[in-house]
Amino acid sequence: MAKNLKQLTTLLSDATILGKLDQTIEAVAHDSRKVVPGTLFFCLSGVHVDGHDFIAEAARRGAVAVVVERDVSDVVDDTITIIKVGDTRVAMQAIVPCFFDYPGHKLRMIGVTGTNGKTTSTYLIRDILRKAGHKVGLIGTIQTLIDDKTLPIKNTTPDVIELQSTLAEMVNSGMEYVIMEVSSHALALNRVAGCEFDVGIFTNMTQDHLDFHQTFENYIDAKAELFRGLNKPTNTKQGKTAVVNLDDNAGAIMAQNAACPVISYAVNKDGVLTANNVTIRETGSSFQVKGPFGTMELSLSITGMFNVYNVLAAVGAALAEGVTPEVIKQALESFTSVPGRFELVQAGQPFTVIVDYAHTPDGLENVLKTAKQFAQGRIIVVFGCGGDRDRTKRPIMGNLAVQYGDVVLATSDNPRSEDPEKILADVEVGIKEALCAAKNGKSYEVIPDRRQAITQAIRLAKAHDVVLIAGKGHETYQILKDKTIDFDDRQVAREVIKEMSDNG
Ligand SMILES: CC(=O)N[C@H]1[C@@H](OP(=O)(O)OP(=O)(O)OC[C@H]2O[C@@H](n3ccc(=O)[nH]c3=O)[C@H](O)[C@@H]2O)O[C@H](CO)[C@@H](O)[C@@H]1O[C@H](C)C(=O)N[C@@H](C)C(=O)N[C@H](CCC(=O)O)C(=O)O
Ligand SMILES: Nc1ncnc2c1ncn2[C@@H]1O[C@H](COP(=O)(O)OP(=O)(O)OP(=O)(O)O)[C@@H](O)[C@H]1O
Ligand SMILES: N[C@H](CCC[C@H](N)C(=O)O)C(=O)O
Ligand SMILES: [Mg+2]
Repeated sequence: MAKNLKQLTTLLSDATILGKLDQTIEAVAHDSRKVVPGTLFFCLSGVHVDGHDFIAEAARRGAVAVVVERDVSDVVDDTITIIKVGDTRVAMQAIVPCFFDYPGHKLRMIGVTGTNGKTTSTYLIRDILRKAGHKVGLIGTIQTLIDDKTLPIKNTTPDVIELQSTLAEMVNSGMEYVIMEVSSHALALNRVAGCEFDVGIFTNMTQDHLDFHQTFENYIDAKAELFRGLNKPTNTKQGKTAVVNLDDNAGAIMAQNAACPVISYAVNKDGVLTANNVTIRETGSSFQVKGPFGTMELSLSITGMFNVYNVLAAVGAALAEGVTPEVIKQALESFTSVPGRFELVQAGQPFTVIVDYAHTPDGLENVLKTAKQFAQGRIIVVFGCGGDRDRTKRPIMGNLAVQYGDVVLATSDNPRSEDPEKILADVEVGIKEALCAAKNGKSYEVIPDRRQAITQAIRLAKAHDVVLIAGKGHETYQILKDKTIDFDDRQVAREVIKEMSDNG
């Protein structure tokens, strides 16, 4: 991937250069801790720290050139080339895809955006495309997959350097497709610079991330960027499709932003794809999908009305890419589950335990509604809200837990830098409000320690009850102020059930 620095700087329109240009760049980095000899280091001013403060460290590790927004000649000696620009993020977004030889132009790229359902839809599409014989990569919340090889991931959508290097690895490994979650943060911060999406999917739009976007309008507009990108004059590939959920009000906005063919889907309205005769069970669902191909009868291992929408999105993407309805049906019917999404914990107990990643009001409401559809006993909900994230969703989630649950156990979910008790106080506002409006027989407890909360839920559960442990899904950690500890809801639930049955 080595490139000549002079060639890379031709991509910048506003650069002032001090130092040698005719040299080879072996690597790119914006994190000084990742600098190796021959690196071009981008100094980004961040939310927490300013990358310009790490120039000396980058130089010590072997950076040969730095891209900066301010004068740093007093910090570096004249062996390091200084490239001064107006905005280092914009410079990084221009240079990095070129450094990696534009891998996003060599893969067919399917991007999924929306508040909920991104991870689930990407997994469904991956299985369909693989069944159709394609080599597929995936990037999202749980992990990166290159065929069957897994790589760890920090963000749902990685920053431009990690993303472009991963895409380049996918190209080198012979992948034809990448299916990726495109978060609103990634769109707003243009982490997807250099990606050319061929299919853009919109799942839904409900409250989340207002800490970052400030207003719902900004949040919608960030998501719409994925669809605007489908018809850029600079695009290099043919055949773009937008797949949008018309039951969501923002679906029409996404479709308007995409000047390309649209495959709409809906359950409550007319769409190119619709679902009918839906039956929801604890361990699966069945329904018909109607589309231009006729009717497809599906009997699936995944459940919940929300998953009917995820399936419609996946069918839309697969049709856009020319997969036959027969292959789509086969793949969907052999699809088992996504880790931590409505995952049943079965350890011999006489009640149902579900671990789910619902961490937004809409996600929590959907999963509770689904549990209510088949629960024969009470619903016991264990949930919390993340620290350093949208605070306004906390009382709403507290309220919903009481509306749909019988016993509510509010607990911690990655408090991060915040005081767990304060987060829970925000949640409790909504719990109390809903309790006032509720009939009777509902109760709640605030138990900050998540293991204790899960233990209490399992202690209270009787035969036929449903225990829903929401918020962390596949996560195997709890992020506290000063450290991250191992924590897996599924494992903890299994351990507690075993302890209780061992103790009679
Ligand atoms: C708001 C946001 O997206 N922040 C991201 C941003 O952080 P930042 O601007 O605060 O960076 P910073 O930590 O202040 O550091 C500034 C610069 O100094 C550099 N640095 C820092 C330390 C050092 O020793 N040396 C050094 O060079 C950093 O590499 C960086 O270039 O840049 C960092 C590096 O790329 C990201 O890790 C960080 O994401 C944080 C971890 C995050 O949690 N983001 C969440 C909110 C997020 O993006 N979530 C979405 C949402 C998914 C969904 O839909 O639910 C996602 O896509 O994951
Ligand atoms: N289509 C959907 N509509 C509403 N809720 C959904 C939908 N699909 C899944 N959910 C709920 O949201 C949770 C998260 O689902 P999933 O991981 O697929 O979403 P995501 O968009 O990838 O989330 P994240 O923003 O964290 O990456 C699930 O555990 C489920 O409770
Ligand atoms: N992608 C989401 C995940 C939230 C998961 C929940 N467990 C939390 O930590 O709030 C976010 O970063 O907001
Ligand atoms: Mg996800």
